[in-house]
Amino acid sequence: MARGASACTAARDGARHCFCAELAICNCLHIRLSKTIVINGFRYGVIFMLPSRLRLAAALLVPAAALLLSSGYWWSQSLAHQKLLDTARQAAEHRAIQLASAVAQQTDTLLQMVDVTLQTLGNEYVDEEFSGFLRSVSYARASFPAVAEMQVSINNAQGQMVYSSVGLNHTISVADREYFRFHQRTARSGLFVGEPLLARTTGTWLIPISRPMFDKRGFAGVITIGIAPAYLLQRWHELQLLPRDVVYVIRRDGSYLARSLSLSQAMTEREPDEVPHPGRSGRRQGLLERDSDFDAVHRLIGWQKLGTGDMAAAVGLDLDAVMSPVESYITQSRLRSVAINILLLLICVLITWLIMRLQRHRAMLQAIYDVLPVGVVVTDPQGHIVDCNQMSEQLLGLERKVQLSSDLSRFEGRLYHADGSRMSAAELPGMRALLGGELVHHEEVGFIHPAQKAMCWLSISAIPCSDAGYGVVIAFIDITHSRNHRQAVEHIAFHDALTGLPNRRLLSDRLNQALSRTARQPGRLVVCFLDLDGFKPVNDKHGHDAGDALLMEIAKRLQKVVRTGDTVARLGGDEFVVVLNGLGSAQEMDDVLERIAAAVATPVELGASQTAQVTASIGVAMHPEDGDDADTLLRYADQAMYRAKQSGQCICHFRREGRESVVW
Ligand SMILES: Nc1nc2c(ncn2[C@@H]2O[C@H](COP(=O)(O)OP(=O)(O)OP(=O)(O)O)[C@@H](O)[C@H]2O)c(=O)[nH]1
Repeated sequence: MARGASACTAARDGARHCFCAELAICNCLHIRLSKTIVINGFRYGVIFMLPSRLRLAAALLVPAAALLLSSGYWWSQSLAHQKLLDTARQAAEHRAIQLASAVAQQTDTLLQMVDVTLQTLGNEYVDEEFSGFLRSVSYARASFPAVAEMQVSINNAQGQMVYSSVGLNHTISVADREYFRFHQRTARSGLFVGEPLLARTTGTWLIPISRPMFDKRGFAGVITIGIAPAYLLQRWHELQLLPRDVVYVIRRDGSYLARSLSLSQAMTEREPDEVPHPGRSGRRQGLLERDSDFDAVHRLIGWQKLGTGDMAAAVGLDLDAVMSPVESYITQSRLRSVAINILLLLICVLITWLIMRLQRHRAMLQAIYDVLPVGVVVTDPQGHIVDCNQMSEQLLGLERKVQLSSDLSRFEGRLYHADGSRMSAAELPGMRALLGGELVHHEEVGFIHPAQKAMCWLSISAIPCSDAGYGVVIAFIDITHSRNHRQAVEHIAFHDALTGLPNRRLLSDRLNQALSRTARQPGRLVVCFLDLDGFKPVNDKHGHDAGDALLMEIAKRLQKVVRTGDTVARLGGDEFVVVLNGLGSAQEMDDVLERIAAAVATPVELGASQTAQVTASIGVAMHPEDGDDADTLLRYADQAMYRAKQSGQCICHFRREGRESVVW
């Protein structure tokens, strides 16, 4: 715009001013176009070529794709989360069974050790000295830690206590105890692990592990080792369980031998038969999931039968504690996903908004592009036309598809410079901007319109835009009318309206040009000042129009009698000036002056068989003798003419004082 404005300021006359204002618009368009290309960054952006409904659909594709991606992401996330939960649960199941197997094995080992001790002590009690038996009991008790509260007792066939490692009391009978009745009624029974009971000797909870004794008469009583349940609990400490995980050993009838949590409650209660519990199952190993009756904790219970088959070791893992790290990870992951999705959504909304805004912007620019009375052509870096607007089709007389398959060299042979000389395609402003990086503003180029088959004049501006990946943007307007108008105005300003001859201003220019040429040309420059004699009577007698006709006829005659390079001008009224160039001799000059005088003196037909005759008084001044500038020569020629008219001579040469003659 600034460039356009400065161009306008530079223009000096009114006609040029209007013309430059038009070009300022053209220049402004250049800037906008180049910005559009850079900002949008879309080369032939297909999306912007679509109809508005399709453009909206295309813009909505972004959120639709985002929604699809988001759904896919959520789906894959939920699958991954489910897999995590499954894996965590499988790991918990595996661990519960493993731990249960370890506890079962540990308990089996303990029972085997107790069984061996029972058999040894039983045999020694029956077969050997009592003192040897007592030593063995001491030895056996020493092999258990204090927490086991290990005690040995022997009851005879009637259940009466006959020995106790913690104090003998003959009044104590175990005939009602489960383990005694089992051995009493089951011939040749083996090891028996009874329901924990409160020992009658110590008043503490003990697990009675017993074996029958036999003599020659048969059943001789029962030897029992009592182990405190706390001993089993101590051995389970190394299992590294969580606070609400539980370990227990349970019998087939649902009674607990030991339980790591709620022990005292477990000692007095048993699982009812209708509730699934590890002791009940016929299988050797398994899993259960249930809420505990003791503390209502939801647990996954892995269990394993002991070797005897009538007891099971179980490990219950707190499911909430096992799954909570995974669930917390999943919750965090979902929160992250929600945040990412919201961010994605916002980005999509922003992108969609930007696309739609760009579409509107582009549509508006496209409308301007097409509605402006300015032709626009865009080329690639090789000069191939890649875009053009509707006005360019009209101004260049080429359809869009034709232009898009052409390059700038297509216009070769149709171009002209402002002075009318031929212009090659390489000199075209667009080509210069493309090849030389030159900014061209408002250059007049003549163009032979292919459809109109006539010369039209274009004002072309070109701006290189390689930064945007293009070659050049060329904008042009039709200035044929304004150029013709300007030339007409110029003609009026420099020519006489009646005769078409140069006026005083143009005469002055021509005379100055001729003077500047005299140094390079041989011969003299002669200025002839003519004033008609007897012209007024023609006007008076025949009328003003007849006078005009006579003036025009004389103007024609004067042009005919001089050479092409000479100038014939009318200063006004009946005054003419003839500038003769390169006269080589006085004779030559006299010949021309005579021809001039004769041309004027020849009668002029004024129509209706009327004629008029005038003569001319001619004053002559010469360069370099009479002066070196136009004003001086004209003044002296005028003075000479005045003398001629006064003296009645036809021709009078200016004679400066002291100069007698001109030496040729
Ligand atoms: N028809 C016509 N007459 C003009 C034009 N311009 C000036 N005149 C007239 O030309 C006449 C010139 O007057 P003069 O110079 O006295 O004419 P003249 O009869 O030749 O007398 P001298 O020049 O003194 O010898 C005037 O009557 C003007 O009105 C013109 O464009 N057309």
